[in-house]
Amino acid sequence: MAEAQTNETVPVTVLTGYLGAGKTTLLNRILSENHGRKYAVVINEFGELGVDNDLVVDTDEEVFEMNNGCVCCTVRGDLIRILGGLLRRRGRFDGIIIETTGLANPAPVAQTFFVDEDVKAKTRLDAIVTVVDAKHLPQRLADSHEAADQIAFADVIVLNKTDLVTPDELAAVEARIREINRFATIHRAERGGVPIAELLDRGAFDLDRVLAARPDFLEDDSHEHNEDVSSMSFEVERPLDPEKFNAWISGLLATKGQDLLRTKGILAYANEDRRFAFQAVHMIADGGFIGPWKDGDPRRSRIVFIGRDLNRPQLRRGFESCQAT
Ligand SMILES: Nc1nc2c(ncn2[C@@H]2O[C@H](COP(=O)(O)OP(=O)(O)OP(=O)(O)O)[C@@H](O)[C@H]2O)c(=O)[nH]1
Repeated sequence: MAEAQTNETVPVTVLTGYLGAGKTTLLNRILSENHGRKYAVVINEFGELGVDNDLVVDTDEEVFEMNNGCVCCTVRGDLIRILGGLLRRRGRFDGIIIETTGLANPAPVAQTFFVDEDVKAKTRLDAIVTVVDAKHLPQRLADSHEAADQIAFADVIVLNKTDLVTPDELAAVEARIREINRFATIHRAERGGVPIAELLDRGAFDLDRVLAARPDFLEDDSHEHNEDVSSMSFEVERPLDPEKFNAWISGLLATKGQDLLRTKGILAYANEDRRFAFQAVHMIADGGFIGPWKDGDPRRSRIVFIGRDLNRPQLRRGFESCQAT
């Protein structure tokens, strides 16, 4: 039995979608749901200071983080190394999920499963699942090619955040998606609420179809990133005053929200034992307490901004001014 299991290839799901589309929300759903299967998770984060690890629910799943770079280019070697390590322990999980950064082009990630001999022999790319933000997609298609690439390569599309748009807007967004990708299955969703069976173990990735559309898929690994998007992160030592933080961040999002594609923070509030997770996509923000600080982890507040025309000294000063006196 164990022998039979180890001879099988491990299914890999690549979870992609633009910054803030809802990938981590969907991943948390997958990890929390009682489906009786176990997944190893690889997270690739765009930003200097990792916060995504804090935002992924605590499970006994194995979570690996790859920071500082995009999985589709600089850290591909890391991905191959992590996969190699996982595959040596392949009896311990039923599948692997890779969450890419919001700026990743899924094509080079998918290539990894066909060009690296070891990875190719032991895994099978099950599906590229792309999460789309129904509200912000029209803006994204206008200003960044990554969003279109992610849709073009998807086998399964989760059309997320349906609560933020009208039925007419939703129909229009779905029609735009269909213009880019005729084949993918589209699931409309709120907070990633799609039955897990529709996402994992689909056997949906079809190399022949990809090669028909992109004959150079296995050779070409050149791609460009939106150079004007950058990431800045800040950390402060003293606990934050929640009122000061709220006043500062609300003002910032109101004035700079157009340029702030994504904001994420893990915050240490004064007189509070739990971590506060703050998140925003443009002006739409939410937040809440997540579990307590882990033993040995320094109680420092961290915030990451991803966007255009970020003013480092101004952001640093603003964040520092939120510390409690
Ligand atoms: N209103 C609404 N908000 C949502 C929905 N899904 C996710 N969100 C919120 O959108 C924000 C981004 O969600 P994430 O799941 O972190 O998005 P992500 O794609 O992992 O983000 P990055 O990894 O930073 O690219 C969070 O504040 C979520 O709570 C939804 O269906 N409706």
